[in-house]
Parts: sequence; structure tokens; C-alpha cells
Amino acid sequence: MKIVDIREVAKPIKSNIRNAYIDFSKMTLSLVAVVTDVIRDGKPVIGYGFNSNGRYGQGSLIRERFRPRLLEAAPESLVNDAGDNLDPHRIWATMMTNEKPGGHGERSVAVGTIDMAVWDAVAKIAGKPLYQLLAEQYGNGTPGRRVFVYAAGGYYHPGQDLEALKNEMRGYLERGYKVVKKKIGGAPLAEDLRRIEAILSILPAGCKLAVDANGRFDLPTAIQYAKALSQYDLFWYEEAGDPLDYALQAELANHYAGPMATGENLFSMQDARNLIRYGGMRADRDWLQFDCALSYGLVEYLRTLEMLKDNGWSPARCIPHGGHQMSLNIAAGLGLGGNESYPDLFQPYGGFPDGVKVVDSYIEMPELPGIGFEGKADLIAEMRALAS
Ligand SMILES: O=C([O-])CC(=O)C(=O)O
Ligand SMILES: [Mg+2]
Repeated sequence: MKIVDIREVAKPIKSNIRNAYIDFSKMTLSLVAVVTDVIRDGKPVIGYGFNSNGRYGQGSLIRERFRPRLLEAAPESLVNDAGDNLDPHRIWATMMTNEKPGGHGERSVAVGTIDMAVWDAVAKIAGKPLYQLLAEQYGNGTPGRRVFVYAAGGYYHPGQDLEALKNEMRGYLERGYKVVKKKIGGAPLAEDLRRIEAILSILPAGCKLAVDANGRFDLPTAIQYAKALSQYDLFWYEEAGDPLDYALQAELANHYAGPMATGENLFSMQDARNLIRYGGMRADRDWLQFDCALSYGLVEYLRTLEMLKDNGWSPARCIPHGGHQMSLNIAAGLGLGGNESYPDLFQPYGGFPDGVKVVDSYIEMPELPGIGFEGKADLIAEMRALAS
């Protein structure tokens, strides 16, 4: 059993939106296919992966370092002891040969992208949904197939007025979401508050709004926003300051009693551990958004979950960034608190298999082998085009 090829292509996921930090006019991702010589249903098993929005495609790192390391490795060094499947942990260790610790920059995105494709292949070789395999191998044996999802949007669109913003949010509510998210920090505070109040004015009872500053604020601004936001009952206040400024996050907890969220720009177990050690995050109310597709993949995310357990955090406090099906599988298999979703953005990469409906902000995972990409027609068409 072996990996016979790893293919990569950069794909545009651009749109004319911006958050407080970046616009998405040139956003790309890397799409990867890991081709194996294992035959299922008369065809070779191919695992697929991609990195989530926010970072860019990682083709050069994949082509120059991670792909050759895997293709040059002895095939038997990449399989499990039983010899009946690929071993994601051994594959991960091979990719990370001759990589020093620290400085997790973009390398973690390249590795996370390939890691996603490896897990897709592993679950397909095992003939089960990835969430089922994860529950059996790393969880309590039984997946929780109902997963909480929220609708991320509320970006700064050119020319979008408050009425259009409300209509965008109504669209999410009509599609079954009860939690919606908007951006803050890309406009003056007074304007952000008008935008927030416009959305709150149309949210029915039981629905909530989260806000996301994308790491824009210095401490005084983060506190100024914290004071202003305290008047609302928000789902969370996300990524107020620089993702690596743990002291800012810790101080902010003295000024904001409601739930806060961060972690999408932490790319390793060690960075996540620093957030837990020094970031003042509160295990009874705050949310952790580490995204395996940006942070060395699920092999590393399993280490992060162990670290959280050692520090008294439940996996249920994790709602990953990124809106991809990989994190849906982890959520269902290992009991995370849910997953992000971008109903109108970054298609065809985000979202759910066709026919999956959001009801009361939950989806039910269908029974598809692997991550489930084959159940999403527009996405699998792009993936097959790369593999063929
Ligand atoms: O706007 C982005 O970069 C995405 C983001 O922060 C999120 O989905 O939480
Ligand atoms: Mg965010």
C-alpha cells in the first residue's frame, strides 16, 4: 500500500469583501489530492484536502518540501502496524523531517492541507465516515452526528447599507441558523454599533450575534469595544487583538464578562498551549477556534485536544474556524462544540454535502465514506479535475 502521487493546485476563492484586516480580492487556497494504490469499488482511493480561507495557497512549500518527502519515503514507513491502512501520524512525522520547532508560519498550512487529504484517504480505505473512525479510534466510540453550526458573514461589502446587512442576516435565519456573525473593527466604533444594533433588531428570541475583530485592536481599543459591546448579549467577542498577544487577551477578560473567542491564527499545539497558559481564557464560557486546516492538520489537533484536557478544558469549548467538512467530522467524532459555516462565501469549499439542511442551527452528518466531499457535487467536481 502506498501513496503514488500528491497533486496540488492553487484555486481562487476571491470576493470583494473585507474584514478589519484584509480584503479577499486575491484570496486563494491550495487544493490537494493524495492518490493511493489502494483499490475500493474498482477505483484507486484518492484523499482530498484544502486549506481554509484567510491564508493563501501553499503550492511552493508543498511542491518543494512536503510532497517529495512523502514520495521519497519507504512506503512501508507510512503505513500502520497492521499494514492495512496509511498511518497519518507516521506520514506527519515524515513531512516534518528536518523541520525545526517554532516559527509555525505558513508551513503549518501546507502540512494541514496534506493531512486533511490523508485522513480522507484513511477513512475511505477503512470504508467509513471519518467521524465514525475518529469516534472509534480517539473518542468514546459513538459519534454525535448532530453538529452545531453558525453562519459567518457580516463582512464589509462596498456600498452595503444597514438594510442590505439586515437582509443578509435574514437570509441566514431563513436557512435555519440561530447564531450569525458579523465583522467589527473595519469601521469606527459608532458605525460598528449601528451595524450591530441593526442586526439585533431583526434577530428573533433565541437567536444570537457574534462579532469578530480579526485581531485589529490594540489594548485600549479592545477595551473601548469591550465596554461598548457589554450592553448587548453577544454570542462571543472574537479575536480582539493580535492572535499572539496573550497579555492583551488576558487583560481584556477584566473588562468583558461575556464569552470571548480566539485561536484561528494559532498554528500549533504549542501556540494553543500558550493561549491557555497566558491568555486568561475562561473554560466556563470562552471558545477556542483552532482550525486544523491551517495548523498542521488533525494529527496536531489531536495533540491540542490532549493539551486542553490536561488543562481542564472540554473539547465542547472548541468551535473551529474555517467552515470546512473536516472540522465537521472532528466535531461529530470527538465532541467539539460545533463548527463555523459561511453560507454565502468561499464556495464550493465550504458548507455541507448536498441535501444537508440546517435546522435550529444544527446539521446531521450524512453517512458518506471519508470526509464526505463526494456528497457535494460542485466541490467533488473540482477535486476530481485535479486528480484525473
Ligand atoms: O475573515 C476572516 O479572515 C475569517 C474569520 O476571521 C472567521 O471566519 O472567523
Ligand atoms: Mg475570525
